[in-house]
Amino acid sequence: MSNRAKALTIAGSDSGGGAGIQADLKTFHQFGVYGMSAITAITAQNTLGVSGVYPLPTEAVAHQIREVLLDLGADAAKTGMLFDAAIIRAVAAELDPYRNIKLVVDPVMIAKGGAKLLRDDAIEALKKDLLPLAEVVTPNLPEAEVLTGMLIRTPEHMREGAKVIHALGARYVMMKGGHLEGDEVLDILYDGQAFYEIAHERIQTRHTHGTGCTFSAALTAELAKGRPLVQAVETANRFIFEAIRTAPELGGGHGPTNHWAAIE
Ligand SMILES: Nc1ncnc2c1ncn2[C@@H]1O[C@H](COP(=O)(O)OP(=O)(O)OP(=O)(O)O)[C@@H](O)[C@H]1O
Ligand SMILES: Cc1ncc(COP(=O)(O)O)c(N)n1
Repeated sequence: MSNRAKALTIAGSDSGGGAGIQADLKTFHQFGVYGMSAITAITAQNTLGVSGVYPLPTEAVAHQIREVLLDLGADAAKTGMLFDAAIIRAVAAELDPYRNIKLVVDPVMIAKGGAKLLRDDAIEALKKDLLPLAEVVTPNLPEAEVLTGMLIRTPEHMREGAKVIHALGARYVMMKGGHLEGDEVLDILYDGQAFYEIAHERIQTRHTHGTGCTFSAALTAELAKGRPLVQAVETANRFIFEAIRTAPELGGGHGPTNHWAAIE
């Protein structure tokens, strides 16, 4: 047990279990990684949408991270829903001394149904305080638009946007193309010099709740195990494809993906 990889998720709780902390911990477990959590907010939600957001006090978030890292430590960490600027600054301050922990920043902003999971005035803190600490940032297209102020709707836009986001300080930018138009999904990884692209068919389904969380948790788990970044992205990509393809079809809206999906 002592050499099992460990990962920490700093995110919101999704009562429906498809996204947020719940998706992250289930995914860590599926990857054989010991999972730990710091909860930023409690949401009341199901597959039909988010109906309540109850943020925790900033100090409660900082305190959870501090206790975990002082004692258990982590090989990798990820952030999801952070809700406001004060929480972002506190998370950055707690993680700052631990530069050896590989950090995945999933810049969660808006839930599928439109509920705000990050306040507008927190974008600057995300860019200034958190992205410089990130090994990799994983925006979807709407999030990339907010981070860059650019219109990002095509693969060419994605490459241009990745350059702008890279300049904010993350070592790698993983642009997720789930929101692209058309039958193909294209994800683009940028390391500041070269683009690495993964294309695959689009699965026709409404069960895509938590795809971003589950993908970034899989990536975090692979980084915790010490995998090189490109390899970790490839494995996480295959996992989310399989998780969407075999979604358990729960609830009356956007159901969760299959967190028991096969790896590889
Ligand atoms: N319909 C789909 N078919 C195949 N792969 C998909 C589909 N939708 C998303 N993906 C994959 O899932 C991952 C997450 O992409 P997406 O752009 O949906 O993230 P997201 O918008 O942050 O997720 P969320 O919907 O949870 O907010 C990407 O690797 C993407 O390629
Ligand atoms: C607590 C929490 N974190 C993240 C998401 C985003 O997931 P999605 O965009 O799939 O709704 C969510 N709905 N809830």
